[in-house]
Amino acid sequence: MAQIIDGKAVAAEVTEGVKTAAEMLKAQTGMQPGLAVVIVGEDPASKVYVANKGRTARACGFLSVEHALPDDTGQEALMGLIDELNGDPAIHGVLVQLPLPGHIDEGAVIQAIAPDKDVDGFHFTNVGKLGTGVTDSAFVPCTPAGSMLLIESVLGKDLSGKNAVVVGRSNIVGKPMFNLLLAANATVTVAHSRTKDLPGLCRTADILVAAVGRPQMIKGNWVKPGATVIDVGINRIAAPEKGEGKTRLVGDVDFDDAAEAAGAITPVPGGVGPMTIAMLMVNTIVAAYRSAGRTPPVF
Ligand SMILES: Nc1nc2c(c(=O)[nH]1)N[C@@H](CN(C=O)c1ccc(C(=O)N[C@@H](CCC(=O)O)C(=O)O)cc1)CN2
Repeated sequence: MAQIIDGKAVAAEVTEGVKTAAEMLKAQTGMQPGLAVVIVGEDPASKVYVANKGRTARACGFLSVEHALPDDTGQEALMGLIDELNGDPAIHGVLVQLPLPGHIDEGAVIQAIAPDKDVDGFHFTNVGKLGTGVTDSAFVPCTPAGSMLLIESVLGKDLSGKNAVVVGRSNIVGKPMFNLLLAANATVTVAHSRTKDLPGLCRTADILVAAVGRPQMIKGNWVKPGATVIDVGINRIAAPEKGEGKTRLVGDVDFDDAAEAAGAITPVPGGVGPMTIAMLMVNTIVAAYRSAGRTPPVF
């Protein structure tokens, strides 16, 4: 049976480190890190994630500001708010919760965030830095950064000689994951819906990262014996066994089946998800240190 990678525990350690770093910054400069989160509309999952971000930010000692805008907010109003936050000296990190309502140009909104406050790491400047290996001044997207810490907790920092397969090519997870694994010296393949013989390719992976958004797609016989499996998927499915109309969360990996073959595996919930919020705290404290002209601690 595989080692279950406890994302909740690693995330708690990381946030504890962020809290200490925030106390140090305050003692040295009087500065309090500030995080602003903008949410547009009423998506229930997004509301939960935003509330968790605010709660964790406050627990780290940050100033936490939430802007909840109605579903019919226009592009201009949203851009105006981002402009304000970009210029606010009390705010070091700005994040717009995704997805945005369909009438808003998501790409334009992301590019409007000042790169040095882009704690999601989605701005072209940060994407370009990560892609060209300028990782010391880039903000790395939170979910891939958290996934890397979980991989490191099992395999260490140097992945030389390891084959990694990332299933999914999104800008938020698949592509940054590719860059991070490559920077750690893994040999990386990115698979997607048009990949031939996906099960066969997955079986070559010492590190298998699933980020496709398809519940329990990756089966045990797709997993190389002993592999490290990182499940980024968060899918809500019907759970009639819990009662009529009930649901439960599952990943993109068929956990029970894959755990038979894997050496180590993340659960859903309790794996990558909690790391996303912990790494947001890391990016925000780093932004605050940089704005104070101080060298941020390494997490
Ligand atoms: N601007 C952004 N929007 C979105 C991001 C992001 O990184 N930046 N990622 C996701 C949502 N997300 C954070 O925003 C997120 C998703 C899941 C979790 C999490 O802790 N999941 C738990 C389960 C939670 C539950 O019970 O529903 C887990 O996996 O254990 C945290 C953050 C999309 N949008």
